[in-house]
Amino acid sequence: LWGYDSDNGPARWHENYPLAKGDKQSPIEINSKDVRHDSSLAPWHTSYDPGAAKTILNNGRTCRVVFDDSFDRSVLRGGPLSGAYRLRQLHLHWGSSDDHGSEHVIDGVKYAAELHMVHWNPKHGNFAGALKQPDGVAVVGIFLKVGTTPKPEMKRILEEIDKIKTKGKEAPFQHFDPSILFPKSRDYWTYHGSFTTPPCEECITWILLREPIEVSPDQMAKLRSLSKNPENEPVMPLVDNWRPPQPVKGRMVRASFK
Ligand SMILES: NS(=O)(=O)c1ccc(O)c(NC(=O)NCCCCO)c1
Ligand SMILES: [Zn+2]
Repeated sequence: LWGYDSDNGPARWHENYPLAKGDKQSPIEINSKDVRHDSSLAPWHTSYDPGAAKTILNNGRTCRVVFDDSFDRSVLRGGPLSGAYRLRQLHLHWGSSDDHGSEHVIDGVKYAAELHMVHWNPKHGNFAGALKQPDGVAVVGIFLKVGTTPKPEMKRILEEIDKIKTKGKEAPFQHFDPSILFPKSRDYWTYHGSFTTPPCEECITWILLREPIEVSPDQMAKLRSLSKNPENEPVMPLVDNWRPPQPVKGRMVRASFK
């Protein structure tokens, strides 16, 4: 099945997932010169219930935290969105070294990792229904850079890594409010795009935070210690699970800031 290796990676996804060659694909490279400041863009807000966090898992392609999205319990509002979008899961993409790993690239800068908080629009009934709508899903993207003053909140996710070392491992992950991961600034870019993994549906309003958060070198090492394989198979480091930037095809990228 699809993955990030040469025989099943991003360049070949379109063979089984035709949407991958669409004209609203993600990620993209953001060039500040092509971005348009939109003063009508509202600030975005979240109200997350820490009790909605359920489990953390290694699905062989990423490390994912899953939340209870059976009602409007943890929601994202505002920004380019209309209505409240329910938080469903968060996951990360990262590289084999600190100089790359993010999916979106900002003025040529690749970050060490990129965290995605995935929300869906309940007006479409359920997540599967939301995938078929242009306003179905909203993902908040946060860039991670390696530094010396790591965010203590990242610790919580990375402490659990030891319990989900191999593919298929899942552990309880409760009492966690992901809004503690947000940087100080609420500045963001927004554009319309897709899932960065197959089937690559073009149903995502991307909200990318301008200010990266810091993680420590050993926190990155911990992330890279995850294995793509199940426990009874050879360790295959789960790294470089990022899709490269896709053609912008004339799309407008708006900034909430000047
Ligand atoms: N990167 S994204 O556009 O924010 C994104 C948001 C929500 C998703 O569900 C996926 N896809 C996903 O998690 N696939 C990996 C394992 C699937 C099990 O085989 C990607
Ligand atoms: Zn993602």
